Amino acid sequence: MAERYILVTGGAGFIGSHTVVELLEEGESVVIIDNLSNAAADDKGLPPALKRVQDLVNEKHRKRLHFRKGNYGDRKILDSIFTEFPIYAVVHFGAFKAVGESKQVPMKYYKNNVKEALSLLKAMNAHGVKNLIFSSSCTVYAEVPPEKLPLTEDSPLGECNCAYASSKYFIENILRDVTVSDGQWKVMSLRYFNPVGAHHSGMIGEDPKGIPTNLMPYIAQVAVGRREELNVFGSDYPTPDGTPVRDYVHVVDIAKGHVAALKALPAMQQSFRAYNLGSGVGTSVLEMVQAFERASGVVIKTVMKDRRPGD
Ligand SMILES: O=c1ccn([C@@H]2O[C@H](COP(=O)(O)OP(=O)(O)O[C@H]3O[C@H](CO)[C@@H](O)[C@H](O)[C@H]3O)[C@@H](O)[C@H]2O)c(=O)[nH]1
Repeated sequence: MAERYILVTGGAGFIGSHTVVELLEEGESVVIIDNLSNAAADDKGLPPALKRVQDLVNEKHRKRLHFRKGNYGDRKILDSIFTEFPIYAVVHFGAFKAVGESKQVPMKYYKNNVKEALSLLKAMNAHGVKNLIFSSSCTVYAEVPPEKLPLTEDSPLGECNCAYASSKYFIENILRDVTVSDGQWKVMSLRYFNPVGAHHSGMIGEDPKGIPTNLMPYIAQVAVGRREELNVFGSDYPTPDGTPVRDYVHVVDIAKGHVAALKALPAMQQSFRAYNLGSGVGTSVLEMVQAFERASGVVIKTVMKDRRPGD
């Protein structure tokens, strides 16, 4: 294969870092652009996740990994990356992801997710790079009655309940329009359900800044004694044990999904396709806690609370 690079926005993040490892191991060359908004940098300005990715992959792979610090919508940085590297495709993870917060400050999400994505698309177009894998979310789906579950790619979209979800929905629509206007574009939108877990090496995983809002990192922090107990938000749902059910999917499976999507791009019939990335299996909060206890041998103290608004 002639040398080609994959530009990964948000490549120092949870799903991004796992995907970069899979891409490197598949023989791809990677440029990461990341503003490190959710990761501390060391004294050389490198995010810890990236250093661990470097440690994880062998010398040969390491040479094919490059990092540029900045916002993924920053046209100057993008122009310099597109000029310096023969970019074949962009895998776009970069986004703000504090779901609760997106109800309070929607404009922040439209600016940081939608506006920056537009800037990225314009830069791609200007440099003739028209292959894109987009990080979407199961939250783009409208709520459906239980008999219409599981959600498929044809399930109704929209009526999002927070600005984060709306931003994903808006960007999907923009992408669809772009592919309609120019058939050279090949875009895959991957709608993730609940990504959890960590790389089997134990070197990269999920370690968000501040108090985690997601279930798995919260359980993990209780396990290591960083938090006292897990609040279980709601035990009166119409589920077998009353706690909410989600489709949890391993982050390395999600990462491999991106590699598969990239491989499938050239032969795509349509210019735009969306795919769900889930396991198809529902698991309740208490089942997750029990599974974690079985696997780790650590008891997770739980406290039953009221339903979390918006769940
Ligand atoms: O301390 C906690 C945290 C979560 N939960 C419950 O655990 C389940 C999963 O919650 P969470 O991990 O926050 O996931 P979701 O609310 O399903 O959010 C998903 O959907 C969001 C929008 O796509 C993504 O940004 C998230 O990363 C993704 O996990 C929900 O029922 C929560 O009520 C608790 O009981 N206690």
